[in-house]
Amino acid sequence: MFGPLRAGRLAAGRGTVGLQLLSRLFSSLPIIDVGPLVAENSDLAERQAVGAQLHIACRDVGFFYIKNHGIPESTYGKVLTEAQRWFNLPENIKEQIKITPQSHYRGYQRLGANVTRYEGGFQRDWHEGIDLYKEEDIGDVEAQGRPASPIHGRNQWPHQLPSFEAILRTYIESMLTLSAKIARGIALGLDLKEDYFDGQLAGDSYWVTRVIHYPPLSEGTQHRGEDGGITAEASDAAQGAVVDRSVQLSCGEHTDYGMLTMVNQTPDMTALQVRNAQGEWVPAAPIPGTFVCNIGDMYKVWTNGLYQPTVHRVINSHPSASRISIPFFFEPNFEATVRPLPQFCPPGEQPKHAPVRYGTHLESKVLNNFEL
Ligand SMILES: N=C(N)NCCCC[C@H](N)C(=O)O
Ligand SMILES: O=C(O)CCC(=O)C(=O)O
Ligand SMILES: [Fe+2]
Repeated sequence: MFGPLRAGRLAAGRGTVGLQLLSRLFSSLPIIDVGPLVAENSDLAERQAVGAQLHIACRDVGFFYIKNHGIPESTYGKVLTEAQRWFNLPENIKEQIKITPQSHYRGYQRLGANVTRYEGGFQRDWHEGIDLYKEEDIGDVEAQGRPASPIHGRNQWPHQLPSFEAILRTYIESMLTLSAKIARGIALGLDLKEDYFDGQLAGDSYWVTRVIHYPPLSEGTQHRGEDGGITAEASDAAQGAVVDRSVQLSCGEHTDYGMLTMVNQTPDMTALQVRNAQGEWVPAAPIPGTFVCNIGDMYKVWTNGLYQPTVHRVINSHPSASRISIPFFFEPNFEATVRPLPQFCPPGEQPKHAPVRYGTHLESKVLNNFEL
């Protein structure tokens, strides 16, 4: 069943740019039951069937919901509640763990500190957050003969709320295990060995968790006069297809840097939007019991452009309610070299993307993300 048919299926999206655009004219995001990827005792054929759905979603949309992921509400719900409690603390308390170069870009970013850059434009985001990464001691990195990065180090955990760290660690551990299983499904969908991304590529994922609080965008207007008088009307205009880069959004349009992002968000608020090939913004409304997932820049390189990381942004247009989202970013190993796989490169043609060391790609983003 997975012989020539599969080869044909993979090749299908590889044609002209026009064909690719046609296939990315989605108006909703697929929902994928990942139960067989999570279960201990599923058959390879069942996992391949999920892989086939992941393949279509990654090729044609770049975003999808996962259901039957096995993470209990007690894990993903509790972390949202704790985050809201922590963000309610006074600013001077939150600043105790603020991001600096000395903190290895880990910790608290105040409202407006994050500048999202994309294709030469930039956007000051209207959110505050806590950035947590895989932890490594610089001494250990150097002992392994690897170059120390400005990002390497330990996290600043939100210690002012003593219960928060354990809840976050449980969440991170669950999401890391889950995302590695989804990545195995994506490998199957690409006709690769199931464990293709384990080991040197992503077996020691340089994961990131960002705990984000988006106050209503309208509350930002009082601050906006200072940097150029951005109005609520302008913010409404931003809902259209043409993006005015001077307009302030909750999070500016961008693609994610790594492999797979899984978003845990406040229920009943629609704020995340995904751009299709026509430039329309498709809402990624929360669906109870699911995570919104999207692929990042690295699958674009591996598949030589067959998979594209989809542009997205966040607008909290609610008049008074805060939104929390806690994306978990499953990334390659810091030292992984990501290069187009030969089966995605037509013979005799130059690959579309040069090899990239993931850590270098991450550094180039993170070191330019903040006005500290
Ligand atoms: N490590 C990863 N994948 N991080 C992705 C975050 C991208 C969003 C961010 N607002 C930005 O400034 O681009
Ligand atoms: O808050 C969200 O729903 C998504 C945030 C996001 O796109 C990001 O942090 O990369
Ligand atoms: Fe994102």
